[in-house]
Amino acid sequence: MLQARPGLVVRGLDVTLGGRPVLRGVSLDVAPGEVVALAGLSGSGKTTLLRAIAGLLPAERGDVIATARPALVFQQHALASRLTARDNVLVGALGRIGFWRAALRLWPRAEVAAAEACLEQVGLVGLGGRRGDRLSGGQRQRVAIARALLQRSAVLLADEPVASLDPETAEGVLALLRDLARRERLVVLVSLHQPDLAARFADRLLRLEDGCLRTA
Ligand SMILES: Nc1ncnc2c1ncn2[C@@H]1O[C@H](COP(=O)(O)OP(=O)(O)OP(=O)(O)O)[C@@H](O)[C@H]1O
Repeated sequence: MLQARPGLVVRGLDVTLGGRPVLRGVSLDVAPGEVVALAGLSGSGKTTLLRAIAGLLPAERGDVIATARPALVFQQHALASRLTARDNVLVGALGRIGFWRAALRLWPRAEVAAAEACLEQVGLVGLGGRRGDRLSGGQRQRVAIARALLQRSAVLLADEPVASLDPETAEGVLALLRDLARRERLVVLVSLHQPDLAARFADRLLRLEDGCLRTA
């Protein structure tokens, strides 16, 4: 039996999709305040690993122990284009206020204030009222991070959060994730295609090869 300890611990994770093993015996540890980058060729299993850690995919075998239910920043932001940045962030509070109140946008005042605070944390003061489809790619990515922050999880997973961004904006988003990890003592596990960015912004780099994890 694994003991709960601060941060994120994954042991011997096997995931099979469509009858094919996609992750094989993956084990890793991420400490609070640490940023770990996950690299690997397309199809090596990065998204599958993040989704399995987040509990969105069942594992055949293995354990995931985290100090909190992980919040996942999805690939391609997954924002609602017709909702404002603020309402997109408020989706992060769904677990606390329930689906129907959220669907009717009956957000408690405290949650609206918290959403504004999260927007401020990601450098989007004053943009809360702007619709998702009127934000730039970098701004949308920041909204997606703010939404994950509003979940108030100590474990933040991000799936290629800078894939569609220009180099300068990508650096800004990764610097933000690193600062949040340090300031809030968050566990941050982020999949990245760019080794240069991983080397600059992550404390450690792990590489997935064919569903198996190697220390890069
Ligand atoms: N629902 C599914 N059913 C069957 N196979 C799947 C499913 N989802 C993903 N796969 C397969 O699992 C493998 C890993 O996919 P995954 O999306 O985790 O890779 P990735 O490393 O994130 O790739 P990319 O860098 O292109 O996003 C791939 O071979 C993919 O085809």
